[in-house]
Amino acid sequence: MEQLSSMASSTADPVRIKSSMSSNSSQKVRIVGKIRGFTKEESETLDGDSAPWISVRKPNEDGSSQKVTISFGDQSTSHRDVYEVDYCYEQNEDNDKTCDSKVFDGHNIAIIAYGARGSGKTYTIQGTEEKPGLAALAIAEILLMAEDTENSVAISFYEVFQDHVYDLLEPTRPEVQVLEDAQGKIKLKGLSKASCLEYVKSVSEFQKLCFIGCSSRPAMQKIPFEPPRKSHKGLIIRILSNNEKSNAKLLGKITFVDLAGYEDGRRKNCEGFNIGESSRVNKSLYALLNVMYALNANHTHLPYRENKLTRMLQDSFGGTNHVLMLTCLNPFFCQDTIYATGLASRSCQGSNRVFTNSTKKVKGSDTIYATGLASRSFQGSNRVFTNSTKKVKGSAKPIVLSSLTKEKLGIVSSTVKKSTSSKAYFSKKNTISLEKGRKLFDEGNHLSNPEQAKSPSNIASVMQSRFMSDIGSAIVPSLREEEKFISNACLAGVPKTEDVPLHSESNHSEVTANIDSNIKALTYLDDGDDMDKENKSLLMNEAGSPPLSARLRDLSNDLKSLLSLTPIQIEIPPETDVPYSDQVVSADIVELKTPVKEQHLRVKDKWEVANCPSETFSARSSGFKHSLVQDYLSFLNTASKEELKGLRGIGEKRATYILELREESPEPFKNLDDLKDIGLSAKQVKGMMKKVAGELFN
Ligand SMILES: Nc1ncnc2c1ncn2[C@@H]1O[C@H](COP(=O)(O)OP(=O)(O)OP(=O)(O)O)[C@@H](O)[C@H]1O
Repeated sequence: MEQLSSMASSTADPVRIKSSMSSNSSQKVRIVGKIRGFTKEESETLDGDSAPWISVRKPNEDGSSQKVTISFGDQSTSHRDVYEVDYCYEQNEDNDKTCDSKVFDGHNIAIIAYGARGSGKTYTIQGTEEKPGLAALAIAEILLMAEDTENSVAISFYEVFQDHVYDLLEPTRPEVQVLEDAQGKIKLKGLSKASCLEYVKSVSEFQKLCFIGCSSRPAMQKIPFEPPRKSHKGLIIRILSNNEKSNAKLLGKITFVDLAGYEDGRRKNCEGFNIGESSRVNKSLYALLNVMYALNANHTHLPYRENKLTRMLQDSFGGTNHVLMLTCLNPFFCQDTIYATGLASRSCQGSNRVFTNSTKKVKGSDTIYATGLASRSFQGSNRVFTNSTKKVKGSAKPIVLSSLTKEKLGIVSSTVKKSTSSKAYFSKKNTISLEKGRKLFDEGNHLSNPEQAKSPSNIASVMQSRFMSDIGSAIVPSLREEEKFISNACLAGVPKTEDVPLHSESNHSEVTANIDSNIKALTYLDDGDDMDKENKSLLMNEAGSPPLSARLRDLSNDLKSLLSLTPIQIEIPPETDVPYSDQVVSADIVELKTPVKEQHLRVKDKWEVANCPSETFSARSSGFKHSLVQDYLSFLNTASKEELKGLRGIGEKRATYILELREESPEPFKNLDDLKDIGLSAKQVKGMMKKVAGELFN
């Protein structure tokens, strides 16, 4: 086992993160990594000498770094991406050592398992019969406590599939309505609550009820087997307790969420997965991460409304509630794990990080998507990148239309449509209540009342003492700072609990920040593809991609200038044994004999080594063709919907679909074959290119 755990080793290597945020006591969402253990089969086939794929660097004892960092790939490579998280569990740390739960007096907690497919999310939340997951461990504790107290415990179990919510405790799986009452509280209409004492008398019954779909509930026994589908699953455990002192009813709630796996939609599509399903899942994951980011960055706007999942979890976020996001990591190379970690890390802390971006050099990984996605998600925070490659810049373009807004709001990816909606307002009242909520949480550290916390009649207190002493330290068992966090979190709820009314779920407020000015950046001209309009739109958005026609004109000019060149003007480098890639072009030589247009040519370029005009011409023409195709692809990867719609062969439907694909992957089109995803064959595109090129010479 020693050998196995070394596959995902902890290391104290110096990494390329230049500064890290100190732990923030007001942080609402903890982002914690968890490296999946090996399955039996994997253990058997493992090569003991394999280098670890995941490397975890713990905080320095000297206090110079307080964050945990995760990196992937060849650890001997000096350039690799590093992702900050609050903590990371090693592969050999099992569920019982991993995590706790805590129910506060009238406070909510959410434990969310997130990660790529097969990264161990279900194992972490649900577990197996032999190794119960976190939800089962929590229920075991709760059942024990419920025996001693008169508190009532109820569970609900739901599934979010394709933006619809279904009740999993009912055999007919009725749809649940996510509604908001006049006070802005979320109501899950139609979601059943099963009394734990009545239906769940043991952990195994609980597992059967929730995860296998049968139980002593007569109705549940009739549920036919359903194949698993790509959905999020949530378990809500509600605990209603009496506070003896105030005689108030306190409702605590733990929510466990087993998220659907994050995966790159475009790639999976190629492998026969349903892209629509993947796309919806990813959208909801982005929405969730955006909320977490906004919470940790103390944004006034918390974008719950973006997605059904975030709306459902709204009452577990914000105020004095706490969220633990367990980012599950595949122990073997998995590109989606890199993406997922990048996104989670971004949500970890809001701002002010300086990264050296060297993804390009991460060995053995397809870094393009990772860099793109990670850099895209880093945009919202005030991070400074060094060594930003062309790819990084390019990958940021798809969301450049709304990048100003996103930068402000720290958004991973969202539809432009949203941004055009609301006229901004900022409610002072809401701000105050938000601030009050935060203050309450911060002050909780000092106001704790141990007596009250130990009140035997209060299940929350019992939970607190039990969980805290047993598995309670588990959000981060081995890290002092984390223990402090948990204890602060628990105690934060104690002082004023007598005032907490039933259903005092949180003081979450949705405040819309003023984004009006930024929305202007999203405004595009109406249909029409004439150059003037395009160029105007380009001016409106300096960071945007140049209009295709402008690029085509440049290329056409290049080609025309080539036609006007005389053969003797082309400099042919002397023959040499040194490979082209190693040669350095001397600007001096080129300048003497080559026309200005040629100065930027690299030795590698075919036409420069051509030894006759016709070869030069054909080399240059194919270069032109290639360049045209690249521009076309880059246009598809970056243009606005209006621009896309105006492009030959695209139209409204394809434009919408392209935008959807771009939400999945920052650069969905890398070659003509990729256009199959939008129903265009390479032949069709080449035909279009021909027409475009032809028109230029008319
Ligand atoms: N800590 C662990 N030790 C041993 N095996 C594990 C561990 N975690 C997960 N596994 C195994 O790895 C496989 C994948 O785990 P799991 O189904 O939990 O992943 P997942 O992230 O939920 O996948 P999906 O996204 O497809 O739902 C399962 O066979 C599971 O039993």
